[in-house]
Amino acid sequence: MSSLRELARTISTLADQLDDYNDGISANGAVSPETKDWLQNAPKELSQSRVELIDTLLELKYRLQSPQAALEDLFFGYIDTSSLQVIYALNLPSYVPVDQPISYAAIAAASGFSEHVLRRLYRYAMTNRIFTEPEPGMVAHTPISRMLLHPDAFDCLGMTMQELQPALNHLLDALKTNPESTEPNQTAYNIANNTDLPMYPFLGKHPDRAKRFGAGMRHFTVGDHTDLRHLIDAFPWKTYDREDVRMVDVGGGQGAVTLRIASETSKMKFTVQDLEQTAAVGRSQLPDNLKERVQFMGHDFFSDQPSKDVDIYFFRWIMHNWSDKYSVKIIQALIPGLKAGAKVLVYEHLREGDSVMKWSGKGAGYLDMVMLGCYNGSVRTSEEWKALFAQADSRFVWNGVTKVPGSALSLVEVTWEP
Ligand SMILES: C[S@@+](CC[C@H](N)C(=O)[O-])C[C@H]1O[C@@H](n2cnc3c(N)ncnc32)[C@H](O)[C@@H]1O
Repeated sequence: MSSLRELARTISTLADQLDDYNDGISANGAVSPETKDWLQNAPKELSQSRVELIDTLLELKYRLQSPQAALEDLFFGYIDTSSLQVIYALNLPSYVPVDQPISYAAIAAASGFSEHVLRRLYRYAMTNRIFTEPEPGMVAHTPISRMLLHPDAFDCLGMTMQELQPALNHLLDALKTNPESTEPNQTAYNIANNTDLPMYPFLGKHPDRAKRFGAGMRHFTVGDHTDLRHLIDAFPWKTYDREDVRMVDVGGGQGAVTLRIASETSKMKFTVQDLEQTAAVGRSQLPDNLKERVQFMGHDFFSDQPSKDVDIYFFRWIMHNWSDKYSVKIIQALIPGLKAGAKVLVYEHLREGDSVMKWSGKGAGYLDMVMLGCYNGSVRTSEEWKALFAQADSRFVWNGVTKVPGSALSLVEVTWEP
C-alpha cells in the first residue's frame, strides 16, 4: 500500500502535467479554468492524467478519513439527493443570472419562497460546488450550476431525480418479488410506476417524460469522458471509409453516433435502425448534406436483421438494457444476414471487475445499478461480453476491447468468421 507521501507525490506529478497544459492555454488566451472545462480539448494523455489524479485524490481522502467519518458521508448521501430534487423541482439555477450575482432577497421576491429557506437550500447545494456566494447575501453560478442552465443538463437532472431515483427506491421490493428475474417488466421501475410495461414502451405512453429522457441521454453524450471523439479515436474509421462500406447502427436512436461518424468520414454509408417512431424523428432531422450516405429504418432488433452485405453492425448503449437472455437474441438476430468478416462493434461502459474501488469505476457502477433497477439489464465486464458472444454463436471471433484514455466507454470488437 502506498504511503500518504507517495500518494501526494503522484498527485503532485500529475498536477504539474495539468498545470503546464493550463499555463499553455492561458498564455494563448484560451478559456479560463473558472468558466469552462479547460481540459475538454486536451490531448488524450492529459485526460487520463486527470482521471488518475482524481482517483489518487480520493484514495488519499479515504486513507485520511476515519471509518466513522466515511460512514457519515455515506449515511447522509441521501441529503445530496434531496438537495438535487429541490434544485430541479424549484428550478433554483434559473433564478441566478448567467454571469452576475443576485441577492437571496431578490430570489425570494421572484420565487415566492422565504429568504430564510432559500438561503439554506442554496447554501447546502454550495457544499457540492453547485452555486457560490461571492459576497454575503449574494448567489452566483459555478461552472456546475451554470451547466444546469443548459436544457439538456437540466432534463438530465430531472431524468435522474424523477425517473431513475424513484425507481431505485423500489430495488429491494423488486428483488424480493422477483429474485433473479431477467425480464424487463419485473423491475423496480415497474413497481415505482405501477405498470407491466418495460421502461421504453411505458415512456412511449408519457411523451413529456420520454422527451425529458431523450434530452437527458443527449446530455450524457457531449463533453468530457462520454464525448464521441473517444469513439472516433477507438476505431480505424478512415480505413473503412470507402464507397462500398456499410454500417448499420442498431437501436441507433435519432442517429447521434452515426451522424458523428458520418461527419468524420466522406464515403462510407450508414443505416440507423430503431423503432419506427424514433427512426421517423431521426429521418426528419437528417441534414441535407448527409442524405446521400445516411438512411433511417424502422426495425425491431429482436427480428431478423433486414440489412445484408454490411461491414459493421454497431451498438451503443443497447445491450446493457437487456439481460443475457435477451442480449443473446439481439446478437443472434444478426446471424441470418451476416457476411464473412463482418464486424460487430459494441460501445458501452464496461465494469472492470468485481471490486473496483476507484472514482473512475463509479460511472459503470451507477449505470449497473440503474440497469438492474430499471431493466434487469447489466453493465458487463469484458469477460462477460466474451462469454455473451460465445453463447450467441461460436462463429463470432473475439477481437478484444479498446478503451481510449479519458473515455468512460470501451469498444468491444468481434468478427463473424463462419
Ligand atoms: C439507450 S438508447 C441508445 C440509443 C443510441 N444507440 C445511442 O447511443 O444514442 C436505446 C435505444 O434502443 C431503442 N430500442 C429499444 N427497444 C428496441 C427494439 N426492440 N428494436 C429497436 N430499437 C429498440 C430505443 O428506442 C432507444 O433508441
